[in-house]
Amino acid sequence: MDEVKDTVIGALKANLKGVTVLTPVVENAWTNGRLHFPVHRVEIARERDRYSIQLFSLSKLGHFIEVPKELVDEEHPLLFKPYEILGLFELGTSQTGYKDSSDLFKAYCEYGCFEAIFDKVPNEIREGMFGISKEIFEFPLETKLKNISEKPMHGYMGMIPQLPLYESLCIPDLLNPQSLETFANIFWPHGNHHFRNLVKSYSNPLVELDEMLKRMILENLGLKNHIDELMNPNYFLFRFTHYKGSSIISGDENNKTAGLGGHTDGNFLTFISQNQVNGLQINKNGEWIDVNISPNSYAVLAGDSFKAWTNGRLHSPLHRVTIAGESDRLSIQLFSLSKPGHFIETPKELVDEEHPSLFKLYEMLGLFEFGTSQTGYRDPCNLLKAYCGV
Ligand SMILES: O=C(O)CCC(=O)C(=O)O
Ligand SMILES: [Fe+2]
Repeated sequence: MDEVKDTVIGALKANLKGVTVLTPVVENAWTNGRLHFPVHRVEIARERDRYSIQLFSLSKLGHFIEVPKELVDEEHPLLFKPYEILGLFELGTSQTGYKDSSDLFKAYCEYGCFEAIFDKVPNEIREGMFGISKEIFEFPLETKLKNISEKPMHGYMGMIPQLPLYESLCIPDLLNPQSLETFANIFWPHGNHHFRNLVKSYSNPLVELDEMLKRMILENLGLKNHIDELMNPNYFLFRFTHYKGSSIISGDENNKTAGLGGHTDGNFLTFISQNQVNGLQINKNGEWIDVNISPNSYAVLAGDSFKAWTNGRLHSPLHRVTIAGESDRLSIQLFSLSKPGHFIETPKELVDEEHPSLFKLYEMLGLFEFGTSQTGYRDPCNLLKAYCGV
């Protein structure tokens, strides 16, 4: 049974250093993950009873599900060990199988971060994204500087004396087609369909994952009825980030160079993927933990605004990037925010005598602005409290 537990889909695993892994989409084991079995549920919204009939095709008791060897090769390593369907059913109805979403929630409260194994973004799309990201950063600085915005954190960031390896470009308001077009035109003045399609194919499934996680978090807080408050003002920033590797930087553990200093994100959720060069670290109780993001996974971090909205229930982890070696690191971030002009306000259900209100009402862009100001810059680890702490 323990073996099944390790491999079964939908179950959560605490990986080595406490960062938890979530597989939100149930994969089909026999095809070695090629087919998807979607997570689904039934909601009853009317007074009328609902009857439904299901026909399930299974395999006989005692028969083991085993991936055909033709579906396993270097590019497709074996994902699931042989198991009996009844074993999987048993796990599904056990404590372990049932509590996955509350485990995920607990990890958000404690670590504020997961590694999400999520293969709804096909490998070739991810690879295409990193290919095009490399291309973009090879453009001359004067081209990249055209990615400007009057809003904080909405444009090019780089040429920062304290962070000489770091450079990042931003597509603001990702779901607005005009915004994607404007970004593409900086680099390809005659347009680039391939680029636009790549970005959409990469980000659409993550936008869905963002909603799924928010629903799950609200469910665990007993606040399902507040979902519109989170979803209606939804607004995304998309960043391509480049950390320059250098032969001067040795791979020695003690000689890592700051790629990006310690900070918390100001938004709700951040989805990070990388070319296979590690560097992201999460701080837990003063200790820096390496986050190794694999080719089909994303580090999903909770940001300060989720912490504020939940009146401190969720944790927004301090994180940084260190670079150790010659290889350039490319990472991609999808940040979920709320629209400019929308105020973050904790639902009253989360405030009581035991949980007094921790944060004043604020607008996310105000928090971003504060983060880029002199005062905010001096203490980037305590922005939320300094900006709107009660
Ligand atoms: O590059 C990364 O892995 C993380 C970047 C990051 O933390 C940020 O842009 O806020
Ligand atoms: Fe960050």
